[in-house]
Amino acid sequence: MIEPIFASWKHVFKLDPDREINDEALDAVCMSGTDAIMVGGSSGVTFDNTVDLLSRIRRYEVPCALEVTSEEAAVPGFDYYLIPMVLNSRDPQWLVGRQVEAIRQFGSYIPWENTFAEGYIILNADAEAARRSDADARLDDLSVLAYVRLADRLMRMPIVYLEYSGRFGNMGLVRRARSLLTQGRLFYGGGIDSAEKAGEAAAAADTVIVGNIIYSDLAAALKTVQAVKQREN
Ligand SMILES: CC(C)=CCC/C(C)=C/CC/C(C)=C/CC/C(C)=C/CC/C(C)=C/CC/C(C)=C/CC/C(C)=C/COP(=O)(O)OP(=O)(O)O
Ligand SMILES: O=P(O)(O)OC[C@@H](O)CO
Ligand SMILES: [Mg+2]
Repeated sequence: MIEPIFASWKHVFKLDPDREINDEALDAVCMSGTDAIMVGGSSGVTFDNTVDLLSRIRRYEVPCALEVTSEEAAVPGFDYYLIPMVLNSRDPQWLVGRQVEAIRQFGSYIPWENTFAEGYIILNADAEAARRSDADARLDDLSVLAYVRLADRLMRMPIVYLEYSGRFGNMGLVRRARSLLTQGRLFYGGGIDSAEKAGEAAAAADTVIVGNIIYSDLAAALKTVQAVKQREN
């Protein structure tokens, strides 16, 4: 089997179409040396604000993936499509329900060879994504690791995403999760706001996602790229 391109991604910036970013900041993000830009957000993502952001990112060579969080915002023209499936949601609509509706709707327009499932395990109960998807985020470590094995061993998911959006997570747990994976790649995101935290996360996960800090401290966000790339894990 050919390895998917994201197997080489160590650092990814996540840009939210619902938030403002000026041209200078976008230039810095796209030219930072990050491996990819992921476009997505848990609320306020529309067709128009997604097209707008994509067209601005397309001035650069950096690969660009859409994390599809609503059917209305499934915009053509991205390099990759990542489909969140919230494994620890209490409501099956966020595990498979909305995805089935979207597959019915888009049918043969879905570029399957560039479309991948993300097995989300949301671990910050205060995150907007946890509220929206009704995630059971207060899991003990053994349960988290059981979800990781479920995603990797039973479901053969290509991406297992430990999501702490807005809060820096437990790197010991992230490291243990990664050590269990046999075929999937461990994505970690949440609360990375310095080179130091980026380095710690890079030592624990396969791929590190940096989001909110782009909007509050761009200089700190940019420093995370080198911190991740320097780290051998
Ligand atoms: C040609 C063409 C039209 C191409 C597109 C075809 C295509 C690939 C269609 C998509 C098919 C498909 C199966 C789509 C699924 C649609 C869908 C509704 C999926 C459900 C997504 C989901 C589970 C959402 C719940 C919320 C969640 C888990 C979001 C994940 C992302 C996330 C955590 C973002 C962080 O958000 P942020 O706003 O930054 O949060 P903070 O406030 O905490 O910072
Ligand atoms: O925004 P932050 O907290 O950096 O989290 C990144 C990403 O995992 C959000 O989906
Ligand atoms: Mg965010």
